[in-house]
Formats: sequence, C-alpha cells, structure tokens
Amino acid sequence: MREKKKMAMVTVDFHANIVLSQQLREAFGDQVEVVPVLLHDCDVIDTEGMDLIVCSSELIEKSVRAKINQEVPLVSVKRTINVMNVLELFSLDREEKVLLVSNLPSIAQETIKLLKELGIEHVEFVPHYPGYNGPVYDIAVTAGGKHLVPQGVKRIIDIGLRVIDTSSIIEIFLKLDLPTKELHILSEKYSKEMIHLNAYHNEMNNMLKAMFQVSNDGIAALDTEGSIFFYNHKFAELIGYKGRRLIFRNIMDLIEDESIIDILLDVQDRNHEIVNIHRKEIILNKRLLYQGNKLRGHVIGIQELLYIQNLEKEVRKKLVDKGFIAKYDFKDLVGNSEELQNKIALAKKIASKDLTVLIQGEDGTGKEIFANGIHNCSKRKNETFVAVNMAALSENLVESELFGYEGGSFTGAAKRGKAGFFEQAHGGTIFIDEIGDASSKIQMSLLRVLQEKSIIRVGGSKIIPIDVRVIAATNQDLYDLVLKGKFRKDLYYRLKVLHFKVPTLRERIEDIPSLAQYFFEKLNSNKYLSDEVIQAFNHYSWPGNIRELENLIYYLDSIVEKQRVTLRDLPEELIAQLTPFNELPQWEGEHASKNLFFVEKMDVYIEILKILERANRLDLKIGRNKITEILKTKGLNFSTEQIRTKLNKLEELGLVDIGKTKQGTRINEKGKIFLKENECKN
Ligand SMILES: Nc1ncnc2c1ncn2[C@@H]1O[C@H](COP(=O)(O)OP(=O)(O)OP(=O)(O)O)[C@@H](O)[C@H]1O
Repeated sequence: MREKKKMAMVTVDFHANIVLSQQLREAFGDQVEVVPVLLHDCDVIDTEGMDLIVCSSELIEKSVRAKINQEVPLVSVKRTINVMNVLELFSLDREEKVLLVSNLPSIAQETIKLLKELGIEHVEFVPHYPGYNGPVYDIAVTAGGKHLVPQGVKRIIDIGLRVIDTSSIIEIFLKLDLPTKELHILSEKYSKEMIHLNAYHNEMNNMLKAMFQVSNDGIAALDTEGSIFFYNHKFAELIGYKGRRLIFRNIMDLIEDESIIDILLDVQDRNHEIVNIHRKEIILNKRLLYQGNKLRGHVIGIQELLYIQNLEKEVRKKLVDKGFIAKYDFKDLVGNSEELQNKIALAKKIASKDLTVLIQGEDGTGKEIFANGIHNCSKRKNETFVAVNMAALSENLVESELFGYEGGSFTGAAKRGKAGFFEQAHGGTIFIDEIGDASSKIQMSLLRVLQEKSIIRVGGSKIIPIDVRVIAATNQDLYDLVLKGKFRKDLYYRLKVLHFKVPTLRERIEDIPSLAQYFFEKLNSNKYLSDEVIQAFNHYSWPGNIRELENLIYYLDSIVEKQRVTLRDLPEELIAQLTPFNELPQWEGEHASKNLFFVEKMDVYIEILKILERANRLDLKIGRNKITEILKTKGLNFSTEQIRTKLNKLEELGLVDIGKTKQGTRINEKGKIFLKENECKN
C-alpha cells in the first residue's frame, strides 16, 4: 500500500496555522497528513518524508526556502475572505476612513483589494501595519489581526482569517501528484468543495436574510397552507405583530380579514393590491413560489401606502427641482370659453399619438401648460419631461446643452463629458420653447434628431440612439420665417406633424373673470374685480396675455388695500391704453368685435376697410403692399408687417377674407355692414 502523503503547512502566525491546517485536513481527508510548522519556531524545517511544503503566502516563500535543506516541492497559496464576515462592513458610513490592519503592508493592500472585489467600495480603507506611524481612525478592520490594531481605535471589526482559495487547493492536489486511480480524493475534495460552496450559499442566504431585515418593505414567505417560513421585522410590524416570533405561525391566525387571506393564498400573482390592515392602507404584491413545477408557497411584499406616497412625493420633488417633470395638467388651464375648451379637447387627442407637436401662440397664452398637459396625458407620462427655452440658452453653449459633449471637447468642459437635454429626456418628452429662435446650425441638428432618432455629442463620434417625443412651441409665425428663409422648411414640416394654436386672451375675454379669481385665490387673497374693471379688461388688448393678467393681479393684490378693485386702482399705463367707454362702437356683432377694436386706434382699421371696400367696388385685387402705400398718402405710416397683423385681426373678426395665394384681401358682407355702422364715428 502506498504511504500516506505528507505536507507541511507553514505560517508565521500560530492562529493562522490552526485555521489553515484544519482547512487542508478537511479538503484532503485521510489521504494526506498535514504537519503544522511555525516559520520562526525552527531554524531548519524538518522535511523528512515531506511531499510538499505549503506556504501561507508568497511573502514567506523565500524565508521558507532558506530553512529547507532538501529539494521538496513548495506551493504558496492564495487566500480569500470569508464572505459572511464582511456583512458588518456594509453598515459603515459612506466615505468613512477606516484602518485596514495587517502584519505587512502588502497583505493589507491585498485584503483591501479583496474587500473591494466583494463590493465594499463605499468606505476608504487606509492600510496600517506594525511599525507604521500613520494617522489612526475610529474604526479598524482586520483579518484576524486584532492584536495589531493601534491604540486609539474605538471599534474593531475582525473579518476573520483569510482562508485558502479553491484554486490553491486544486494546485496542492496536483503538486502532491496523487495517482489518478485515487481521483476519488479529488472528487472527495470536490464534495468538500461543494460543502464550501454550500457554506458559501449559506453565507449568501444569511446575507440575503440580513438584507431583508434592513429592508423597508415587509417581506414574508408562506407555504401553500399559509404557514410562515420566512419573514422580516417590517412584515411583523406592518401586520401588527411587532417584535413577535412568527415563524411557522399560520397567516390565517394573524390576519382576520378573509378577503386579505384570499388574496394571500390564492394561486395567482398579485400586483399593487390595496388592503386595509389595522386601519392602515397597505399596498401588497405577491409572487407564487415554485420548486420545479410544484407550487411551494407565496412570497409576499407589503408596504404602507402612505410611506410609498411620501417617497413618491420626495422623488417628484427632486425631479421638479431638476426641472425634469411636467408639473402642469390640462386641469391647470382655467377658463370655460369655447376657444380654450376646444383646444384642450384637441390637445388631449394629440397627446395620445406619439408624434411631434408644434404649438403656436402669442407670449403668455399657456403654451407651456399645454405642452405639460400633453406629456402628462401621453404614454410617456411616467418618464422625464425636459423643458428647454431656445431664447434662454447662450449661443455658445446651446449645442452642448442640447446634445451633450464628450470629455474635454472644449475649455471648461467636464472631464467625463456630459449628457445633453435630449439624452436626459430619453424615454420621455422634450419641450423646446421659442423654437423660432434656433440658429440654422441647431435647426440642422434638430432635423437630424427628428429624422434619425439619434444624437452625436459635441466632440464625439458615437451615434447615441434616443427615444424622445418632441413638443416645440413658438410665438412667431414659423411659416413666415420659412418664407423669409430664416427657418428650414423641412424642419418646419417635421415639427408640425400635429399642431394647434393656443388662443389669445383677446379671443376668450369671457375667461377673464375666472382667471382673475383663480390668480387671487392662488395668492390667498379675498380681493375681487368690480364690474367696471372687468368691462375695462374686456376692452384691453392683453399683449402679454394670461401672464400679463396674472402679473396685474399680483400687482393689484399688493397695492390695493380694499377688497373691491376699481378702475382707479389700475396702473396708469393700462388705463391710458383703454378706449373710453363712450367712444366704444355699439356694433352688436360677435363678442370679438367688442374687444379687438379697442386695442388700438379704430381709425386705421376703418381706413383699411374703406380701401378694401373701394377696391371691391372696382373689382380690384389688393394686397398689403398696396394698402400700406395708400395709407401712407393719408399720413398713416405702417410697415407691411404691421398691416399684415391688422388684416389678420380683421380676418379673425370675420370682416375680411385673406386670399391664400395671390388673390389679395377682400372685404366681405359683414365687413361692409361694419364699415357702414362705424365709418361715421371716426
Ligand atoms: N388657462 C390658464 N389658466 C391658468 N393659468 C394660465 C393659463 N394660461 C396661462 N397661464 C399662466 O400664465 C403664465 C404663462 O403661461 P405659459 O408660460 O404656459 O405661456 P407660454 O405661452 O408658454 O408663454 P411664453 O411663450 O412667453 O413662454 C403662467 O404663469 C401660466 O401658469
């Protein structure tokens, strides 16, 4: 019979030797004799009959060789950390400075590396070893070297001696040159390995258990009969059994409500069920637990609804702070006018289509609220909403703000580069306000994004695919910009796939009282507008639209001391722009006529209508250039652009028809009646 193999386990430290020798005995069983040797206890290592010398580390290999006088194979093992022992380290504060104490600097460094590999990356380990006089911190971590920890440390975490790595165990087996017919040793070793592995799984199990215990969710596992075989503290607390032992208790004895028991024990997964336990609203999720095909039980996750709601609020607040959330809804649009309600109905339809939108409208009409509303009504409502104002972005940075940049692509750029608004909006919506202000270069890039659905960062070459819905808005006449060559036609058509115009406040004066009241209420003010003020407001042009009204209400709330706001309280500049009431024409047409003509002096409009009426009688086509020319002869100096706006206003009132091509503008029947009734008053 072949003699038993013999190996020496050499270490410096006595405790280490006990642990490592034991580990080797477990791995190799009766097939190998393990002789413990302490390096500093002998001048010469007795190698008589020795098949292998195992060193606890490469660092002692040289000293070991110096103490052997015979050629004996030698192996230095790799060491690893017992996973379970490091759990405590997860509880250390982020960025805490912690000493890593070992007998040698290199071992300290090696242990730090191992800990990092195990995921302990949130603390800063500072190596410490005997003879080193570096700074001492409150906490020290050591792998079996408690006695080496310097004075002044308040808390020592001993993660235990580092054990021999599996790969080294295999290396030892091979070095021992055990005959192949004795491969069973290896298989035995493997089975030992399995034991180690099981131990590792056990450790993982323990780690998971520890994680469940610190979880803010109540978690439990029940068998098919309802008997609890795992639960965490939070679960016990939420079902009203805080601090009680629930293992193997049946859930039916703990919760009386049968409808909840039904949910817990029925054979289907459950999502976001809301149940009432001890007068608390609890949100419940459940997954069935299978072993192969066989149902083993149920895993339950519960949480207090209030807690979730508060969390959501916090997350929402953070996104709001970053400006990445749509804070308005359609219900924030105050006003019952048909004009507004029709546009809201249209916008809701638009919201359901995942296409690009163009919103046009004067300043302060609520375009941004519409954009928010569309996002919040769309399938992207739970994703980010990034609002960008082209007019507010500096010319130099606009490209990098929109599309991001690669590290170091320009002076002042962050080293690691930065994602732009488009990347940040990925999955959600980007709202580009004042799109008419985009430079031709940006227009080109925007076209690319819309066509290719990808971006390239400034200074980069990688194509980054993005999935973003674009909502653009402008207070300018984009088509006019296209005609003037200031806006790309292709981009214009790409943007206005779905489009609508937000009505001005002039077009919906009946909303003024409710808007005014809404803004007073927002300020917690009990002030209100007198009828004469509302009348006056109806006769004002509101160039700044709702924003102007809002600001005026803030002004009135701070300046006026009485509850009822009268004409006298209005700012002088506003009064100056109102036409006195007795001069108001009494045309009983559509309400629009009541407001539009008091915006500016009536006479220009009357003159324009007169010119159009004459042209009509003579059957002449007349366009805005001709009208501008004729007005000049009457001492009324306006640019063709201004005349265009006035013609548009007349068209809005239904008094003229503007030809779509080169037919010029024609006065219609309503316009003629209006002219007849008002001509004399001017
Ligand atoms: N229908 C409405 N009801 C209540 N508030 C409104 C309404 N429309 C607009 N507002 C308010 O008026 C202000 C201007 O609205 P918003 O910023 O959406 O307008 P805008 O058309 O995007 O303006 P701009 O083109 O100048 O950016 C905001 O304070 C908004 O809350």
